[in-house]
Amino acid sequence: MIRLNDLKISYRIGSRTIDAVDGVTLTIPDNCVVGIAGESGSGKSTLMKAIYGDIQSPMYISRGSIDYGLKGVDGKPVTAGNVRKEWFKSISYVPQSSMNSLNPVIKIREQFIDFPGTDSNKKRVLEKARAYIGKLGLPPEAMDSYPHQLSGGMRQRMMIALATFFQPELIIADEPTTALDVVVQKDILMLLMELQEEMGNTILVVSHDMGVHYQVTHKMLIMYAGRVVEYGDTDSVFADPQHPYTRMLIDSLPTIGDDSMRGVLASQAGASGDRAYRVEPNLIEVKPGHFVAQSEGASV
Ligand SMILES: Nc1ncnc2c1ncn2[C@@H]1O[C@H](COP(=O)(O)OP(=O)(O)OP(=O)(O)O)[C@@H](O)[C@H]1O
Repeated sequence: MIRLNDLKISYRIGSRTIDAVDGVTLTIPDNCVVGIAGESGSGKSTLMKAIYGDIQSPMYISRGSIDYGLKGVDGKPVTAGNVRKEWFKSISYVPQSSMNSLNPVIKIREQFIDFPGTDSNKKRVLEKARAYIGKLGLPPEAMDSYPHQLSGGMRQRMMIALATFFQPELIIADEPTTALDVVVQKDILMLLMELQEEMGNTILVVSHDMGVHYQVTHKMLIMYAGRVVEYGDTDSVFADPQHPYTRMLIDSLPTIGDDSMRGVLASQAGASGDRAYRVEPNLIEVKPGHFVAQSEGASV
């Protein structure tokens, strides 16, 4: 179980400070797929990076803390201080574009053994990795390729293979399929979800696509202007959205037989239309496990 305690994450640009995430407090249970949606710039990626422990200037945690509730490979608790040592082993990240994460100048197989602790058993790790990528629908020879020799879909599949190979307890996927065509997108998401079911771990998945959230997530976290406006079981959030911004996201989903494709722009770009909300950081539990922030809606 991961607990975020009044987390505030900022960027310092010269004398200016941007509070990208402001006062997020929530608990993420184990063995669960949590979808994160929200308009562009609402702080989703910043929050994901902070949880992953990828905190680099100008970004910093200005308040609050993260309790990972995880044990590292050495059996010691994972903390904000040592989380980087746990990358790939206990916590991993599937980025939007695998091209930025797979090292372009080394062959894929080297990327599977480029971890502390695999020095002594490289051969065995490679054998296992070859078998593993096969299970994920990749040919064994892909291991001997450079990233640019694989198609975009194969690279993203490879990234998922790398991110799941050590069976981490937490996987963060930040818009893992946006760069891919629709059919490959679906395959990749299904793969991620099958692996989650098998491993029983937790996946946090950022997506602008509410249809994806509806299909694959157990819980939904809706962000707006650096704050969480709604958090709860996906069924409950979709059946009974409490916050006007959540309602707008859900209403913008095209329904079958709806020719007008109402608000597709909003569902895909996360645009908030002509409304702006002032959101309080505290969440109120409106139903068991379904939380909403108090906020005032105002026309821009
Ligand atoms: N490196 C950076 N330096 C300065 N400000 C940043 C940086 N990265 C993000 N921000 C700011 O932090 C805020 C949140 O950005 P973030 O990328 O987390 O939003 P997001 O919800 O993931 O957006 P998107 O859906 O467009 O990816 C925005 O105001 C953004 O401009």
